[in-house]
Amino acid sequence: MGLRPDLNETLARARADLRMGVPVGLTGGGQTVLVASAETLSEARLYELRALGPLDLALTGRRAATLKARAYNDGVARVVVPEEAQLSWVQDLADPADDLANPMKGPLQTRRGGSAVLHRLALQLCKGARLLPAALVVGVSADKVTTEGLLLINAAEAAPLLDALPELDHVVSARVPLRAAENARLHIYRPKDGSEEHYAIEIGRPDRARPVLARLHSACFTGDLLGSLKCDCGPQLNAALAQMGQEGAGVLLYLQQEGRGIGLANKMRAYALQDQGFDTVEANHRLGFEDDERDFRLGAQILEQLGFSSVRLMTNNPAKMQMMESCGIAVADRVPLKVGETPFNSRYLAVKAAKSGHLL
Ligand SMILES: Nc1nc2c(ncn2[C@@H]2O[C@H](COP(=O)(O)OP(=O)(O)OP(=O)(O)O)[C@@H](O)[C@H]2O)c(=O)[nH]1
Ligand SMILES: [Zn+2]
Repeated sequence: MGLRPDLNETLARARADLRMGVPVGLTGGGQTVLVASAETLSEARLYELRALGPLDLALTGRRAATLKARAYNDGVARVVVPEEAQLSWVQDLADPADDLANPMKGPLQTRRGGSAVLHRLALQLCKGARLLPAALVVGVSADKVTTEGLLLINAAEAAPLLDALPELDHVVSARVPLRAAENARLHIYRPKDGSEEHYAIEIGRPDRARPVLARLHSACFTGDLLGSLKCDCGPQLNAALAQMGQEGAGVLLYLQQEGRGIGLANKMRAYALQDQGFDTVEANHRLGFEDDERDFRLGAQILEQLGFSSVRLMTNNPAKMQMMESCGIAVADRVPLKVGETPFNSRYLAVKAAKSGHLL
C-alpha cells in the first residue's frame, strides 16, 4: 500500500478536519454526501454546502428528544434544514446552551424514508472528534468531493473500524517516584487510531499470578488538576494511589476519557446546563450524548498487555466490573472507593447512584 494513509489514518484525519470546520465526504449504499460539524461550521462553508442541494442536520436521538423532533432511524434524526436557515439556527439545534432561554425551535421536520447510515457515521465521527454530535449532511457526487480536495470515506469499510477497539502500542516506561509510592513506574500506551495516549501507573512489582489492586481512572482535568469540588475524581485518584502505596503494589490506569468520554469542552457545556438545574445525566442527554460514552475495553487491553488477568477493582461502578469480566479480566474483588464527598458534589453522587447504578 506504500505511503498512502490506510483507513484508520484517514479516519483520524477526518476527525481533525471536522474539528477545524472542514467538510468530509462519506460514501455508501449508492449515495455520497458531504458532512460538516455543526459546531465548527463557518458562514462561508454553510453557504457553499447549501449551494450543493437540500441540507439535513443529523442529530442523535437524545438531542432530538429534547427538541421534540422524531428520530425515525434508531437513535438518529435527520432534521430538514429550511432554505432560509442561518448558521445560528444550526448552532442552536446542535447546542442546548440556550434551550431554556429560547425554547421556540420547532416544529422540526425530520426525514423518514431512505437510509440514515451516512448520518449515523457522521455523528460517530463528531463524537470521536469530541465535538457536539450534530452534523450537516448534503448529497454530492464523489467527483465533487475529490476535486475539492476533501476526504472520501467508504462507510461500509469504516463502520467496523469505528466500532472496534484501536490497537495500543506500548511506547515507553520509566520510573517516577510518587509521594504515595516511591517505587512507581509510568507506562505510556498509544492507540493506533491517532487518538490520545493512555497511561498506566504501576506501583511496586505486583505478582502477575494473583489479583492486582487496580483502578481505572478516567481523566478529569477539573477534579484531578484543579481540585474541583463538583466531583470526587481528585480525591479518588489520590486515595487509590495511597492505598496502592500502602499495600506496596497496584496498577492505576489513567484513561483519556475526560467527561465520561465526551471531552472537556462538552463536559463544560454539561456543567453549564447543570448550572441551569439539570443533573449530570440529563445534561449529557440534552447535549445529545449517552450517560456514559466511555469504552472500558481500553482498560482491559492495557491490563492484559501489562500481564494482568485478575484484579481487585477499586470502584463503586458496577458497569466497570461487568466490562472487565466481559473482556476477560476477572474481578476477584471490589474495593470500594468512597472519598471526597462535598456539599457541591453530594447531588452529583446521589444522581450517579440513582440513575447510573453506582454503589453507595
Ligand atoms: N459528562 C460528565 N462527566 C463528568 C461529570 N462529572 C465528572 N465527570 C467525568 O466522569 C469521569 C469520572 O469517572 P470515574 O471516576 O471513573 O467514576 P465512575 O464511573 O463514577 O466510577 P468509580 O469512580 O469507579 O466508582 C471523569 O471522566 C470525569 O471527567 C459530569 O457532570 N458530566
Ligand atoms: Zn471529576
